[in-house]
Amino acid sequence: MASNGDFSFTNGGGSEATPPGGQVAGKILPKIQTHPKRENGICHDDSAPPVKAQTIDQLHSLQKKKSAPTTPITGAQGAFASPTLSEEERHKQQLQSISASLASLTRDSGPKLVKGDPNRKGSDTPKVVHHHHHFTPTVSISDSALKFTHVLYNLSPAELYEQAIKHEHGSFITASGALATLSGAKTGRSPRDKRIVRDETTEHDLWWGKGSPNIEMDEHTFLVNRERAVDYLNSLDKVFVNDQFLNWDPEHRIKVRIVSARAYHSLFMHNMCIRPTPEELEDFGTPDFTIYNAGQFPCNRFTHYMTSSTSIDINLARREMVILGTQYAGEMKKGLFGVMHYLMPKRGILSLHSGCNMGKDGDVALFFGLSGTGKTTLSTDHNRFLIGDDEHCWSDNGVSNIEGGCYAKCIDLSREKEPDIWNAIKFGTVLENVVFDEHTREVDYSDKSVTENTRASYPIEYIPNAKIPCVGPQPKNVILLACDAFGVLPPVSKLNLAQTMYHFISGYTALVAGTEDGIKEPQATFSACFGAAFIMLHPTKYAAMLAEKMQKHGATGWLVNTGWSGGSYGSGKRIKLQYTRKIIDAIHSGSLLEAEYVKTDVFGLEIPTEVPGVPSEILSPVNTWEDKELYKETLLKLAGLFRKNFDLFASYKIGKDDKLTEEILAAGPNF
Ligand SMILES: Nc1ncnc2c1ncn2[C@@H]1O[C@H](COP(=O)(O)OP(=O)(O)OP(=O)(O)O)[C@@H](O)[C@H]1O
Ligand SMILES: O=C([O-])CC(=O)C(=O)O
Ligand SMILES: [Ca+2]
Ligand SMILES: [Mn+2]
Repeated sequence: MASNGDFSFTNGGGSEATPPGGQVAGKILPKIQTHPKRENGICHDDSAPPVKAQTIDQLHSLQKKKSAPTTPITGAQGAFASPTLSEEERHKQQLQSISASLASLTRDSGPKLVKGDPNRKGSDTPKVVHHHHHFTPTVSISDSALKFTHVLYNLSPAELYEQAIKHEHGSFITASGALATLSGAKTGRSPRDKRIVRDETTEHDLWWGKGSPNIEMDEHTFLVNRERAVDYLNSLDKVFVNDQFLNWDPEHRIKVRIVSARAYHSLFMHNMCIRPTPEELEDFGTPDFTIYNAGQFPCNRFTHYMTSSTSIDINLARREMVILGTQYAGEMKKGLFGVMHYLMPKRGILSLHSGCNMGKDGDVALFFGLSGTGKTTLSTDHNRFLIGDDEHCWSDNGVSNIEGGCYAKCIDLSREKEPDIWNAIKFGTVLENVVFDEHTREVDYSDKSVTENTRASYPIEYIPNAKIPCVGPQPKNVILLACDAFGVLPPVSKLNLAQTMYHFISGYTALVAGTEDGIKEPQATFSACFGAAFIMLHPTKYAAMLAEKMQKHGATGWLVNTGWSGGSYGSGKRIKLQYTRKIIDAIHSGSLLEAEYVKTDVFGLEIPTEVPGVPSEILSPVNTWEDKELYKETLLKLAGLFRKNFDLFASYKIGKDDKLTEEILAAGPNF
């Protein structure tokens, strides 16, 4: 028996055992031929030539090749571009620009920036850039000025995946390749914590007071929060910086810089903003607008105006936005949208909370609607070109998407009903707050454990028939979507211009409040221009522009109820997506214009008697209600809510047209 000391794997346990091809006690055994020479002369040698590396580190260095040079050698223009600039010099200038963004406004120096990943040794020789104001400080240098902050600049999705998975809890790759993340305690926007600096300019330009989304703050408080965010970001080992564009209309493109602390935020904005080409990036220069996203860090409630630990602050004069106390990525997207709602109308361009697509013959449709009413679902249409799903500009050139990506709701997403969105959820897509199987990583889209507002953010080219560049000619149809949980609005009605304006200014939808069990009363929401949370000017300013453009280009308005039929929430049912799609098809094709119409009581809406593919009996809501009394009561209740809401706007003139203003006031419900 072998003792522990001379244990061996041989069956006999003794030294007489002979390993194959081995040598025992001086006796030489014949060598075993592993690759006998075949008769046909072919020798199957599977040994590859050896790698050209002496060490593991060298081997690893072979794996990655340097990205192609990103500076055009000639013909370049702009702040950074110069044919004589060395690559090193260009990098330095880029870092200097970022350093200026991240500089404290109170200290004379800092931060010290290094490009690259703090966790990656070797490869990058640190290029340190130190921000100096006007003089070099001699005393009062702070610890923050001594430390390094690494800048991860415009990383690729693959690099951001690695950062997220290595360093951010709750980041996983799903079975289809998307990056599943958690947005933290906040899983939706915080409109009550969004503030705009009120100064001499914005005091006059912006809409303040009752009904306005613009909650004021002063310049000083903004700077306090900005400093808090900048200090937080500079205290980290690394920050992510995205330099990107907004608006596909080249004449009105805006350069944005997003500084954030999470790979999730960087990938989200990579997807949502327009991605610059390497050449465009070299020419980037100074951004037109900068976001400081310090969402992991709360605001200080001792600071003036702060009513919670969340604060989203916009300073139009400084062209900056600060985020504290919320990691919900939609804040960045919609914060920039707010900025566009200020900048674009100043140039005579209408900014719109709408989806947009185009038919094969170039007919463009806009889809307005509040959150969850169907902008993304209905603009993503396999038979049409997608221009964008959420934010657009309408100018004399036509329409242009503001963004470079889509942000789809994914609660109850199904492959059958929304195949294009389903297939877009792949490598590169950010999946927020979804629940998945811990082993297979298959996502359960019906699971609301984290939130009902689960979302997918993907680049627009993930939709197969996206129209790139995302621009189109003048719109032909303006479709107003309302998800009417009261179930009294018709599935579709044709609107005249005054009615279109009335419903645009009202911005109605009714969703069901709360996600707890038990039947809840529908909750009417009125949000001017279908996006009161994002507009900056008085709603009548946008309305006047819309009326002018619709008139000029002969666009037709439609009201489509994507909500309930056959009763309110609880007794009725949501209109089948399949039917809504048929209705939308009939609008696009122009056939619905030719239909026969009847006018409804109270709202005075023109409803078609027939739509191909839709049961005719559902076209008039009263037909679908068993209890006709209850229908009438509910209809009047909703009409009352419309009237009460419109009081806010009753004393305003829409543009220069007195007649249109009167018509709009008369276009509301009559009862
Ligand atoms: N008849 C219907 N028409 C449209 N959408 C429907 C219908 N029935 C159910 N839905 C569902 O309603 C949701 C519509 O959400 P969608 O993402 O299109 O909203 P949105 O208007 O783009 O909102 P947001 O501005 O928040 O992105 C989808 O989940 C869709 O599947
Ligand atoms: O901004 C968001 O969080 C989602 C969205 O599109 C909206 O609410 O309109
Ligand atoms: Ca959407
Ligand atoms: Mn939206």
